[in-house]
Amino acid sequence: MQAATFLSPRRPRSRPLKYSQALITAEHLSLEVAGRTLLQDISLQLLPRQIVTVIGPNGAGKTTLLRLLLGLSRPTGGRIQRRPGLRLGYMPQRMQVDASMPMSVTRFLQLGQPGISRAEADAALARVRAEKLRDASLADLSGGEMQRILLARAASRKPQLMVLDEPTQGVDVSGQAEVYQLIAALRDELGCGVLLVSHDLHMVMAATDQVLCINQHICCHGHPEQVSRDPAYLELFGDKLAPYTHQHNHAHDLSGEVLHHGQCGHDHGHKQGGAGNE
Ligand SMILES: Nc1ncnc2c1ncn2[C@@H]1O[C@H](COP(=O)(O)OP(=O)(O)OP(=O)(O)O)[C@@H](O)[C@H]1O
Repeated sequence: MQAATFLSPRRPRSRPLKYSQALITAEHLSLEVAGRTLLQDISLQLLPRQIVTVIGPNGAGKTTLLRLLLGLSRPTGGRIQRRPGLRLGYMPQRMQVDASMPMSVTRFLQLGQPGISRAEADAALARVRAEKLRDASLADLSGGEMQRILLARAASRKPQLMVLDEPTQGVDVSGQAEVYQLIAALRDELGCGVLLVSHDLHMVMAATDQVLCINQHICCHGHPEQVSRDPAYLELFGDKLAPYTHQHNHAHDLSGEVLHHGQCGHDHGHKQGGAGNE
């Protein structure tokens, strides 16, 4: 299998890149908002059939990076090259559903994706082994079921690149490994590239080809085992044997946009355990 390429931040700007294979190439990306640097000098290349995981502490800019790569917001520096006509599937962070809003799973899969037939929605559900949920109400789904439906939605258009923002958020330990197996199976079936955000390198290790560890800038990158031993990774995450507390202080809508308090109507704080005990 071909290795995903990460471009060194110190790479000379003048040397041309090979764009032919890449789904997305980003060079020296930076983003400043109201004088605050959210991302700085991020370069990477995403290739077909590769699973690339972005890790980093809360507020590191993981979702912000995904949104730049998806074209949902624009960098203030650097440039992004997407393969022309690139088909993308995006799974935002776990959604909170208003229980007073009745909507079936099938209707949700069709929402904002005109042209998706009932048969295609059924096929998308079958891919994540959730056929039984086709007529269920969105508000009645468990956390794990909701993540499966969001995954089905991301895969429903047979994307060339799936971008998954914390796909196991709200899923219990036994369900998490299954979600990552599903992602790997989708990659094999669709032949797509996958870019995902995770808080737990050890959980995704088996299903990841490359890891990009960021904290506004790239701290380290490479194969999972290599990153897990990197001093920059260890400084951020320790040895990951200690329980890791994830206090997520903001929520996102379907496009990953940060929701301000009052827009989502729930408590954003939640906790996850560390590797092996999440
Ligand atoms: N449009 C915006 N305007 C101003 N600040 C923003 C905007 N979008 C994100 N931020 C801020 O940028 C920082 C990075 O947010 P982001 O959601 O990318 O972090 P993250 O690494 O995904 O965090 P988490 O692990 O908590 O999900 C946060 O402090 C966030 O509040």
